[in-house]
Amino acid sequence: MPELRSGARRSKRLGDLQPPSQPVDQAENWVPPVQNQPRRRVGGRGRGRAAAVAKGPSPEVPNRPTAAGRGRGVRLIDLDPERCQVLPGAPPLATAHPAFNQVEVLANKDIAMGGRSADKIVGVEEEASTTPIPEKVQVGNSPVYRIERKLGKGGFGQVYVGRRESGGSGRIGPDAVEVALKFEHRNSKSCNYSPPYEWQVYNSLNGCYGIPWVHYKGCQGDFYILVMDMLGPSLWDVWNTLGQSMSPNMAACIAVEAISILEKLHLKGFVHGDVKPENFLLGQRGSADEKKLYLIDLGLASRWKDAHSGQHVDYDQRPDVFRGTVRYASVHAHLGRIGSRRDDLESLAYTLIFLIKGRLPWQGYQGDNKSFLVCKKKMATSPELMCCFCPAPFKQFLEVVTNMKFDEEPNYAKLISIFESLIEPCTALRPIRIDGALKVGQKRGRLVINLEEDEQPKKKVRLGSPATQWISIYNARRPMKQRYHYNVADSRLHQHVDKGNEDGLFISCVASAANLWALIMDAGTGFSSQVYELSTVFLHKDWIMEQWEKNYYINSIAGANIGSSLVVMSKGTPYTQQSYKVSESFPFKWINKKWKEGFHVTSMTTSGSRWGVVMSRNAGFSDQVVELDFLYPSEGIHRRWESGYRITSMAATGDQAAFILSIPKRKMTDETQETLRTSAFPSTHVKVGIS
Ligand SMILES: Nc1ncnc2c1ncn2[C@@H]1O[C@H](COP(=O)(O)OP(=O)(O)OP(=O)(O)O)[C@@H](O)[C@H]1O
Repeated sequence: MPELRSGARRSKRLGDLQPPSQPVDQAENWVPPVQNQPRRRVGGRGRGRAAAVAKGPSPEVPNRPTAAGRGRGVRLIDLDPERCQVLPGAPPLATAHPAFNQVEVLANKDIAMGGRSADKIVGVEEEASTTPIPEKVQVGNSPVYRIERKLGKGGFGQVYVGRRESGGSGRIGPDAVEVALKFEHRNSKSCNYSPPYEWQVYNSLNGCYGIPWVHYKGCQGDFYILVMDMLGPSLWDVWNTLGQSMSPNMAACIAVEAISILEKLHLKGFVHGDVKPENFLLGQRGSADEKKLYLIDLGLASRWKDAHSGQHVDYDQRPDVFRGTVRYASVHAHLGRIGSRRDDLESLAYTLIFLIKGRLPWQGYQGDNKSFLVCKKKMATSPELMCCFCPAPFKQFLEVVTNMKFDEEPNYAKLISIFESLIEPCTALRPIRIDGALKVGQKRGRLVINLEEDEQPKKKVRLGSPATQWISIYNARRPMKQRYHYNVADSRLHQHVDKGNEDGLFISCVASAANLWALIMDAGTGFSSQVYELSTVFLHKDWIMEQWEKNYYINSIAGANIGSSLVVMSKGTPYTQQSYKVSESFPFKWINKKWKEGFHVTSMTTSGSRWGVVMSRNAGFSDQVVELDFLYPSEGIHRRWESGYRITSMAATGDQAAFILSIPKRKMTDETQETLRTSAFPSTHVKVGIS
């Protein structure tokens, strides 16, 4: 079904884009000198400019055109304002083809028998680990503590036992005989000569259920020091002690108690951001709390709710930002989306499955693109496969939390009740205390099953299976003469273009699937002349440079899987400068850099796994964002639509689909846009849309 959105709001990042005086970048492709070309428009009936939306090819398209259709799938559509009630505008083309197939496992070191903990993306804290820890500590109004054995070390901090020099009573609290002291070097990335970020979070969360108490904090010598309740082993330690596995019964107790801890943390407006076995600690061995669960390490916590307005933070995606631990991170975290409550729950699901099975399907990847490969595998692994040998509630939990919306409020009681059947009714026999979970929906010491019978089944977003599709983007525009050709073989391309040109049409959009071409030609492009090249080289540099010299600018590109490409360049575009990049992965960093120089993405394509992105100055956009995903990013697109963005380019490899959404500089007259996903070129929809 098409998805419709309208309405526009102003962009927040307006004004971010400052073109510098010297934009030519040698590292990329040549950028022609700035030229202030007059904007010429071709007259005629259609004066709307066709939105240029590129396509993404697919390495294998199961819906191959039939022999009869191949090369003959030509449809001519002349849009006559007198006859047409519907205003279809340019139907640009796109295919997205996330085919999740085998992932080559490059190495299998991650799960060495000793049980190595998961890698966390943090800086290397050289100085912090070489500077000697003081022998005695006294910060704030704290008693004096003598430093004893090391309890643990993370990416930022080192944690030691501190024993009171004199006095003290009990095992926890401000007077405890022994405390845990977390040292962070003042040069550490999390400090940068000011108190660690984690301190701010503790200020808001101290006393929160399931979070260890911080009693004192202060600076001594080169270290920022937190004095907190000493806890016992982590779930990682317990898992190792139990022979690198854990009973589903114990994991279920952990599940319900962890959900209740996250609920309390979320209620305070925070998400943890790094849920994993290493960050869940039990109380001290031999103490009354030895079966009680705690969540530590608030260094990556962030607010999901604005402290002042109380509103949910805005959705955003920065594909170059990753925070967390690769093994347990949510797919949204991998993709650089702003953290929200669903992410903690997704990481908890991976934590639980890891504890039971002792392994997650994405362990073992190494190298620079480890995070990409892990994310791809997370998307491609079905809940059935991931939870085989786990009791059904774990799969159910995984399914619920991986299908949550960005700002959805988790139904914690319901999530807890999923595990009810696995919880030992006798309190004394439970391996983990579940006091918090019982309070969430208590009924005589049992977890209440709170399933609403009439609730609609939720649409599953993450299917874990391949999807091959055309994604077409339609803009509602004034009527204009337009025609499309699809399944066009190389040899037939010229005749269609020549015929179109004869009739006063120019190419506004090109795409490719199964090494055949699709093109939209229309009368409303505003171009004054056009050249194109079908080359066996992907984005043929010499030809493009030659045309740039003649003041043609790229307005549309398409790449075929076999490496050939179709580049269309025109005069009469609004562009004053252009640059393009070919890369093996989606070049977000480059795009981000060019945004700051005043360029915007104006066309995009792929060829196999290679991306080709064209950015232009004076593209008529005030702001631009990227939505990058392994599947069609429905939620992200809807959110951007609601904020006034419209899709202006798209492309996809066999793995990923990228959408560029922009806010036009000129006020939009509530331009409606819809996307359509079909398994083959949507010729029927196009016809229905215009008749
Ligand atoms: N209160 C505590 N009681 C006992 N041990 C603790 C306590 N806090 C932390 N630890 C131990 O110290 C280790 C490091 O602590 P923490 O995770 O807070 O540091 P970090 O540098 O922020 O770690 P990360 O790299 O995960 O961010 C923990 O894994 C745990 O083993």
